[in-house]
Amino acid sequence: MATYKLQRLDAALLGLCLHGVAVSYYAYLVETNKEKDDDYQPLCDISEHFSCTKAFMSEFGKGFGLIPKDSSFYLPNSIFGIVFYTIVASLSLFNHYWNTLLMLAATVLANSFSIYLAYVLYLLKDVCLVCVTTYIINAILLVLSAKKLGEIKQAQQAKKKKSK
Ligand SMILES: C/C(=C\C[C@@]12O[C@]1(C)C(=O)c1ccccc1C2=O)CCC[C@H](C)CCC[C@H](C)CCCC(C)C
Repeated sequence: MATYKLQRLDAALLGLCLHGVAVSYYAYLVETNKEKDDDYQPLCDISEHFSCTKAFMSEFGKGFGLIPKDSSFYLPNSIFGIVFYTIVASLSLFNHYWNTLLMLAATVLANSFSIYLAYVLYLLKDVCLVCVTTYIINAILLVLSAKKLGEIKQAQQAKKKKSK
């Protein structure tokens, strides 16, 4: 049954979003701790070129390096991550066509941010494992949202045929 497939997709989507919130919250904690104490050594700082704080504390760590410093949206990227994954998680709860289309659009947007941020990491000559984890989450979210939209379309077409 299509509904069974949808339920499994929903569970996977929700789980991914919760991981996204958790990883973003971890990034937020690390960034704020590092700001308070320069000697703070988080787990995700492995070496000179495998460092998460190098990315978080860079000029791209707040407002994606795009939002002006005097804006009230000049916040750590991780805050946007927490808000974003919470929105996508709530969108995943409803099996409606427009909801899911919006979710697909949001995940496409997030993946463009991933590409941009990955390029920034390349410029910084840094591998931030926390950041890469969010790129992987975003990529899987995109695939699953597209699958979910396909399932909903199929279910609607099946319904139409029945009523004819
Ligand atoms: C933790 C996270 C991304 C990781 C990271 O950003 C971090 C932490 C960072 O400091 C950094 C520094 C330098 C280079 C790369 C990086 C990153 O890689 C979350 C984004 C998730 C997703 C990519 C955001 C999607 C953005 C929304 C689509 C924009 C709208 C936001 C809404 C609230 C309106």
